Formats: sequence, C-alpha cells, structure tokens
Amino acid sequence: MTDTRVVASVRNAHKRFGDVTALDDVSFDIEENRIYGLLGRNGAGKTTIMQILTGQSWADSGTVEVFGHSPYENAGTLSNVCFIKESQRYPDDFRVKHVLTAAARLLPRWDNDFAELLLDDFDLPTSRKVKKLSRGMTSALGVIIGLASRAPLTFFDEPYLGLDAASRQMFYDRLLEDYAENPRTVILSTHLIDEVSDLIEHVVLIDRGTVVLDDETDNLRGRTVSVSGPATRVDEFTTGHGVVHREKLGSLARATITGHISELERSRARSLGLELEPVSLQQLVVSSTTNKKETVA
Ligand SMILES: Nc1ncnc2c1ncn2[C@@H]1O[C@H](COP(=O)(O)OP(=O)(O)OP(=O)(O)O)[C@@H](O)[C@H]1O
Repeated sequence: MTDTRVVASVRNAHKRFGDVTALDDVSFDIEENRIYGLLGRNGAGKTTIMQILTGQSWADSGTVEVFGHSPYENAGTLSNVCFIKESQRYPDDFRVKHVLTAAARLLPRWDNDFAELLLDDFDLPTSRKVKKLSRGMTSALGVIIGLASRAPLTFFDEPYLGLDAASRQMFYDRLLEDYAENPRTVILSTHLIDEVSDLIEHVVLIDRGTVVLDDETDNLRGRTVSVSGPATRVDEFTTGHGVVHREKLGSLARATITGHISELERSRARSLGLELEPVSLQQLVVSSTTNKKETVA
C-alpha cells in the first residue's frame, strides 16, 4: 500500500463577506503529488478557498493547515506555496525580466532553465513592460511563473483566461511533462472542465460554499451515468441509487446517478426500456451544481 501524505487540509471552514456566505462548513484534504481540479460555478467559493490556503485571507471559523501549519502570516509555510491568479498586479515599471527575477528570489525551488524554455514556448518578450503585454501574454507570464516555481503546492486560479487554445494546450502539456519528472501538488481552478478532465486526478466540486463532490476523477467517470426513458421507470430504476440530478420532460425523465452499476442492473435497465449513457466530467459538474431540485421542463 502506498502512503499518502496530506499536504493541506480544510476543516469546517466558514467565511462570510457581510451578508454573503462564501464558505459554509467546507472540509477536504489535499494529498501530496497529485493534480486537483477545484471546480464550481461562478461565485461558488473557489477563490476564497485558495486565498485562505495561501494565507491571503482567513476563515472566520474552522481549521486550515498547509504543511501542518496555519498558512496565515507564516513565511516558512508560504515559501512552499505558489498562487497564480488571473488578476495578478505587478509594479507599473516592471518588465517581464523583473518579474522573473523577483520570482526567482521568492521561490526557493525556482528553475531558471525551465523558465527560459517556457518563455520560448510562449514567445514572451522579456524586455517588454508587463503593463504593455496583451491579455494572453499576461496569462502566459503567470503560467510560466507557476510552472517554473516548482512549488510543492501550486495553485492556478483560472490563470489562462486570455490564452488561446494552442497556448492552453502548451500549458497542459508542459505541466504534465514536468509533473512526471518533478512531482508536486497542483490545484487548478477552471471552468474549462472538458479540457482538463484528463489532467486532473482528483475533483473537489464546490457549490454555493459547500463541497458537493470530493473524489478521484476515475471514480467519478466510471461511476456516473445518465438514465433516461419513461419517468415512472426512471424512478423505479434509480430508487436506491445516489441521484445527483433529475429532470422531467413531460412523461419522460433523465436522472444522473452515481455508484457502481452491475451488469445485471444494466440489463434490467434495458428491459425497462431505459437508456444508460456515460456522463462526462463537465456534464457531471453541471448537473451537480445547476439545481439540486428536480427540474421540470
Ligand atoms: N472581498 C469580498 N467582498 C464581498 N464578497 C466577496 C468577496 N470575495 C468574495 N465574495 C463573495 O463570495 C462568494 C464566493 O466568491 P469566490 O470569488 O470565492 O467565487 P469563485 O468560485 O472563485 O467564483 P468565479 O468562478 O466566478 O471566480 C461570491 O458570492 C462573492 O461575491
């Protein structure tokens, strides 16, 4: 059996901003040397969680530990953490090379050769002022810092909003190649779920400030199906299964269920005239977060 080491944990975290509840009793662990997808709809609470884990904010109650310590105002712990976000600001007169020099100074595992390679890959001009970079170039700069940091715990909060499809693919490829040689823990927050579904090994899905899924991507993929057909038969078949979503269209219904479905159950579904289809990670995320209640069309 392999030993898994928890590098960060969130226990019963609550966070309010005035009358907005951003986190409502959030608990999950982050294990060493894995790639996580922190997923959820706009405003679900993903950035809030990452800010708390990276010491940029704090939970009103609950416990948050990173490498065994509270990350808040803890320089020792934070030297092992890199947080890349889309809205990163840099001093006005900074050029790309100044940002890279600062990153090299702040990040103990920084690999300059890797950074040079990535600059070339993303075609980023080192002497250009950061404020003169295009949106995509600014995203590329973030991606380069996050990758070359080789930080044991690296967060990417939707850092590729400006990147075109080819550059995003470059990011995924470089991340996977480098992760294979230099394992570390990576947390990706993204809305491009189909694009990253082969990359992420574990999914933490947040909906309205609570964790609604926390599982291995393979488990989710293999154990989630949609069942459709006459509503009464869908109801009959899904009784006893974990139903994450159900929608009704007149006398027809479609339900998304999780859990193992045996061959016997599959043939029972067929004999009931039901159709079973695999569900993509993106569909699962959408159906787990769109509406908890039954939707009627
Ligand atoms: N500084 C703040 N002041 C007031 N409300 C805030 C603040 N930061 C976050 N919130 C609120 O907390 C909730 C969670 O926001 P958060 O930024 O964590 O969501 P998110 O999942 O990262 O969303 P997105 O995918 O759109 O980036 C939202 O309702 C947001 O409006």
